[in-house]
Amino acid sequence: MRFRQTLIPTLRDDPSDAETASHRFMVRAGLIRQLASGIYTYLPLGFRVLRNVERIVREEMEKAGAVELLLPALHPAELWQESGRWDVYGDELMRLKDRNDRPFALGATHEEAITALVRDEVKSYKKLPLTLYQIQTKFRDERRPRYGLLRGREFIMKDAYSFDASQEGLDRSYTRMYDAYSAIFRRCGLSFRAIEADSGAIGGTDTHEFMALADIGEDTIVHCAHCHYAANLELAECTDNGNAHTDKATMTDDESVRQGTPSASGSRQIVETPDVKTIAQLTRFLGIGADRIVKSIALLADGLPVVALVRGDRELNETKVRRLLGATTTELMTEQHIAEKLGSVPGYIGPVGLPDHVAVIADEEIRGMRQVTVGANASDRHLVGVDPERDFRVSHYGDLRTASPGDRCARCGGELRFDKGIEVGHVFKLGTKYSEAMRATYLDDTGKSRPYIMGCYGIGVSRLLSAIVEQHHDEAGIVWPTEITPYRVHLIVVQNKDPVQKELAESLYDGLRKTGCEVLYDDRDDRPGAKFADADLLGLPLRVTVGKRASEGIVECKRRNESESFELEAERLPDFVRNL
Ligand SMILES: O=C(C[C@@H]1CCCCN1)Cn1cnc2cc(Cl)c(F)cc2c1=O
Ligand SMILES: [Mg+2]
Repeated sequence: MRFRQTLIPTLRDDPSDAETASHRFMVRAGLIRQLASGIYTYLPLGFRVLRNVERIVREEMEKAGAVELLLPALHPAELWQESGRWDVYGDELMRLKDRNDRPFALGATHEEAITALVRDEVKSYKKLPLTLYQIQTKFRDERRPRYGLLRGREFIMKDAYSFDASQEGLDRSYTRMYDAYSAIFRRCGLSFRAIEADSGAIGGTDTHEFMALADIGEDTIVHCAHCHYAANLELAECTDNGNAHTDKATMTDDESVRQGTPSASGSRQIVETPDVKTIAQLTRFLGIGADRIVKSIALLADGLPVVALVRGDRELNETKVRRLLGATTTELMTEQHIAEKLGSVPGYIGPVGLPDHVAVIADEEIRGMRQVTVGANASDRHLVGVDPERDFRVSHYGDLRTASPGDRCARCGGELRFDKGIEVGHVFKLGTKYSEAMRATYLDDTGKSRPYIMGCYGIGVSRLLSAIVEQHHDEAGIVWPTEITPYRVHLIVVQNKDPVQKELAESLYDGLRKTGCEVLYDDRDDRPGAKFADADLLGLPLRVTVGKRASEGIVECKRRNESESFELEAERLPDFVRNL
């Protein structure tokens, strides 16, 4: 492809709204341009990379036995009403009316559409298992689109859906997709981890996220240095790290006297703590460690009042609260809720003396604690010398805290490591959640009608481009992995006006293309320096320069991921490139 013929509007300076390397370089290298917030054009170079990624996805989906189709992006509201999700998703689901004022949604995902199709077309167990997939534009009206293609409002997803007649069948479909994802991300040159994840509103049982390792990633990956345990921080398991507080052994009498609390078996007392609301203030005011305090967080779980307890130096994990209670949503109580439902005051909430209809749940670490300090459910007051089992009831104990550095692996006791990641894939075992909701059934071998057992599997294809650039760039620009680079060779002629250089460059361009090599030929009249800078920015694997030694039939070559260049006889180039 000749530079003059295509459209690669490179920029010398960083765009002001780009906060991450991939966003900066993808705009500067002329791969994407923003049409509106979270909505992007793929320019010719960006589109070639997109098609290369899609080619890899299709090849691996094919190997995994999945069949490609294309579902509509425009869904009648009735479909989403059938599954009950029309009202579950709020502003994020983009909705519109057609000319007859009938409500539609722009597809944010396609469980409903695919289940309706299979319900109509697949009636017998003989047609199962079946895994269908598409590569389709999705629409989600994100509150804060950011980082270019990383979080867009219109984006490209490969979404696959498997239909099985048994749990074992789903396990097989899931494993095949899981393995296909590993192959896809490996071929895209990504360093990634598959981690245990939370299935969120979509429901289902097992689910794994595929995380591309990147410091700007929004997710935190917890993984063990010794065993294979790896999970999203939102549900990574915690243990008591073998150092559970068994207070009888730790609190000496003189220590308890100093802290103004009665000795180990003392009764609780109210302490005036004027305007002491946070854990930090409380530790200073009482001169005690945060691990001697029990923090009470007031929540509404599916609208019901809950007070969750964690040690003062821990963070409550709301995903774990939802899982413990089997709740779909949790939200922090407002000051008004705290007054009305708990009869308490923000900053002074505690588990002692709460109304009976309030469920109190506690992290496992609370179980062994004694003589702790808690809010007194009254302004400017705390209770000291409180014993969990003696002074308040806990309806459920569970692993409710967020893992933190220094915690040990819940599986093997090894050291936990924390990394940031970009979610590029997510696979779910859905079970019958959608097929039951939409009465999508097949007749089994006894003639009995049963709901399909489903799985769903997503890859953020457009997001993948950004994740790859995040992992493959240097200070000068992008460094494309060979399987997805938009072109293989970046051919530069130093002096366009020099007939010898021009002639050799033209013949090389033709020669390379004849061997099927994809060449981007910079035949512009620009200064050599500008051409070299663009070559670094665009990141093609091999730069070939036709310059002053053209008269001797010699060209200069340089790999993008190497600093040294080397010389080569021009006629050997086609062979050399073939073996790149
Ligand atoms: O998309 C999934 C699950 C899987 C992921 C793999 C491919 C198939 N879907 C989860 N999810 C996320 N955000 C959403 C946003 C909106 Cl506005 C919506 F209406 C629905 C969803 C939604 O369902
Ligand atoms: Mg996810």
